[in-house]
Amino acid sequence: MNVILEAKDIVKTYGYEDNKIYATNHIDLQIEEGSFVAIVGRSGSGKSTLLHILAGLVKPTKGEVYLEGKSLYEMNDHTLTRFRRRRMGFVFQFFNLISTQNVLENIVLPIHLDDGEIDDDYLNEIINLLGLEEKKNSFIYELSGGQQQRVALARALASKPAIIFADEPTGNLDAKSSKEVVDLLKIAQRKYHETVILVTHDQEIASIADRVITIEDGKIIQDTNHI
Ligand SMILES: Nc1ncnc2c1ncn2[C@@H]1O[C@H](COP(=O)(O)OP(=O)(O)OP(=O)(O)O)[C@@H](O)[C@H]1O
Repeated sequence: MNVILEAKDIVKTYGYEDNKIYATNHIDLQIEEGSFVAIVGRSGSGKSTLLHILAGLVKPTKGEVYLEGKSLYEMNDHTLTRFRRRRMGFVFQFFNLISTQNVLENIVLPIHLDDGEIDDDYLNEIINLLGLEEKKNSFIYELSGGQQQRVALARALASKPAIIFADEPTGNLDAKSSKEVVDLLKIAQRKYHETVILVTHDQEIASIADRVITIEDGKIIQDTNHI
């Protein structure tokens, strides 16, 4: 299997001297293409910091991240933003959708921002897959939380990214919608050979991953394969 994402000696500190915190403390990590990886750990253990560093959103104090062999933090901001739009999809706890736009506009936004071409057949396929065909023209505020997260997932998939980063994507959903969203992430992995990295504090959600990485005090304390 190919390694799609590699993190080398990732350190992120906040504060100075006596107040210095190691949010990530010398983390090395390799993620295989097409795998579904859960990052788990207690509140404050460093999960979100690690995910944001892997996704090019927070620059580490030390270390480097390579996606498809390209070093994220050697890129300038403009290049990194474009690379992120093209090669990464994001699903966050608070959906991050634009409420004054309809479902379809939200889904294609990253492609528009990148002046990319829309593959209509593929777009319709994911809209159907995510059960959004009847909601295409609805505004975001007209949707339930579960539906909003399905829009976020459609948006993440629309640009056919190399990898999807999901940070507590079920944190704001009830049990039924949570299961739906996690099942859909799993389907995205299988059907489109997506690599998925999911941060969660919920062990049950983590149990559907192929690999579970446990973080404590900014360090990997366990790394278990489930396949
Ligand atoms: N912007 C920041 N400024 C200062 N400290 C921060 C910042 N972001 C995170 N931290 C600290 O870094 C540590 C790791 O935080 P992080 O949010 O990564 O943990 P987490 O495991 O994702 O927690 P949670 O499950 O509660 O979201 C914590 O001690 C946190 O207080």
